[in-house]
Amino acid sequence: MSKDSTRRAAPLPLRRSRSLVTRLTRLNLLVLSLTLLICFVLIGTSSWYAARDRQVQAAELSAGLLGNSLAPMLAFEDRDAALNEVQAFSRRSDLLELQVLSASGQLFAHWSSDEKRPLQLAVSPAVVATLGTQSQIRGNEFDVWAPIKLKGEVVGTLRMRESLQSLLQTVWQMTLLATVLVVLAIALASWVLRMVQRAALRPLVDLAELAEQVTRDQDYSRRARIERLDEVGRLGERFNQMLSRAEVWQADLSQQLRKEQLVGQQMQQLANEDSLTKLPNRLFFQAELQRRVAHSVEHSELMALMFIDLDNFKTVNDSYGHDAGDEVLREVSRRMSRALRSSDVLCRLGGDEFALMLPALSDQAAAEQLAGRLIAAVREPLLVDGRVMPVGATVGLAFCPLDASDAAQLLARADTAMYAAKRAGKNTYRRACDASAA
Ligand SMILES: Nc1nc2c(ncn2[C@@H]2O[C@H](COP(=O)(O)OP(=O)(O)OP(=O)(O)O)[C@@H](O)[C@H]2O)c(=O)[nH]1
Repeated sequence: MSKDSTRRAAPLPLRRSRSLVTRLTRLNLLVLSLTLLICFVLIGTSSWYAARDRQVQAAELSAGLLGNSLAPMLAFEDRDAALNEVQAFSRRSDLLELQVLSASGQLFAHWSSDEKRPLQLAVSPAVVATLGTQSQIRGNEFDVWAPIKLKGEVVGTLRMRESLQSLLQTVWQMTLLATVLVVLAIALASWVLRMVQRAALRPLVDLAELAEQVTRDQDYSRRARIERLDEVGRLGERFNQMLSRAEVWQADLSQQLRKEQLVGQQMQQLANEDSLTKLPNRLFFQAELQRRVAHSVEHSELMALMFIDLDNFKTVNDSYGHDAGDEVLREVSRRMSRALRSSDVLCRLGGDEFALMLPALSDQAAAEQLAGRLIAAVREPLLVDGRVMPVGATVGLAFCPLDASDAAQLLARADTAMYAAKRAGKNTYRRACDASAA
């Protein structure tokens, strides 16, 4: 495929998608939500582990203190006092079980929130005596093993089992609260992002709307408002330059069109005009006669057609020259035109022949009177170069729809009547009905 054809390939029809503001807001929100979610998970998890470790450390500390209290009781084998001490300690809310073992590993005192649960010895007292305080987390519980020492000598072992349930519950509550806060924050961020992006993208959105308006109205006089010379501002500037050029092209095109229309009108006028007398010519007459006859017949409106032929015109030409003949034709045209109504149409058919259409006549007499006036006007002394031209006019008169109801027939009737008038001695008129009767 050539480079040119690639450039001219028709663009694929585009689906109208969401606005840029909406898309950017959604993308930003997605990124923000993902970031918050990751932070949320990381902070939540680390908080959970930190809180759990703190509870274990606190339990280890408590176990040490309790061991110190229990040490003399173990040394003097005072079980009752040890049991009292253990029970007093068992008020700790998360405590599940307490075991006090003697140095030989025998159970010395015991307390459990669940008596049915069997005793477990995950770490042996010997190991505790050697390694010191030990702790072990198992699911939602943890064990603390602490040596009980008196004057530096191990006299027993304390095992403490605690629940992490309330800590877990607190963490869940915090998580729930944080979730609500995060959702609220995202909702607020969504609104703020929309506002900010709408403000930031407004010049671009305005530019897109302007492009649509220009395309729709073909109005290239509009211009984009440039507020800043950033990328969008520069785009607007280039767009304005394109609009300016398009405006000039449009003005040139309109001017060219007007010129061509004028030339067309002039050509049409020339095609329908007699260049000598400036009267409508035969071409125009033929079309106009058809139209007027049809109108007359359709509306039963009386119209007349006069066929006018100048008398002795050949003599004018022969005696005074062709130019004198032309001047006679012009002057005769002017005289006859002056006698007409604005709706009457006088045409020069060629040579010394004229045709006159008289629409919307009140009666036949009006046309006959006009014929008389036209003959008289032509007979008025007509001077060319100081010499009187011996010219006159003979008229044949036919009426539509009385004498004929189609254009060709009406013209033939008027022509026949004109020849009848010529035979009758010229400088007169004859009606078609009289001519046919003669
Ligand atoms: N000056 C001039 N003469 C023209 C023009 N067109 C035709 N003619 C001449 O007009 C004359 C018309 O001749 P006719 O109508 O036959 O002669 P006429 O003397 O008028 O005859 P009647 O009608 O019987 O009186 C001819 O000599 C043509 O050569 C034109 O444009 N200018």
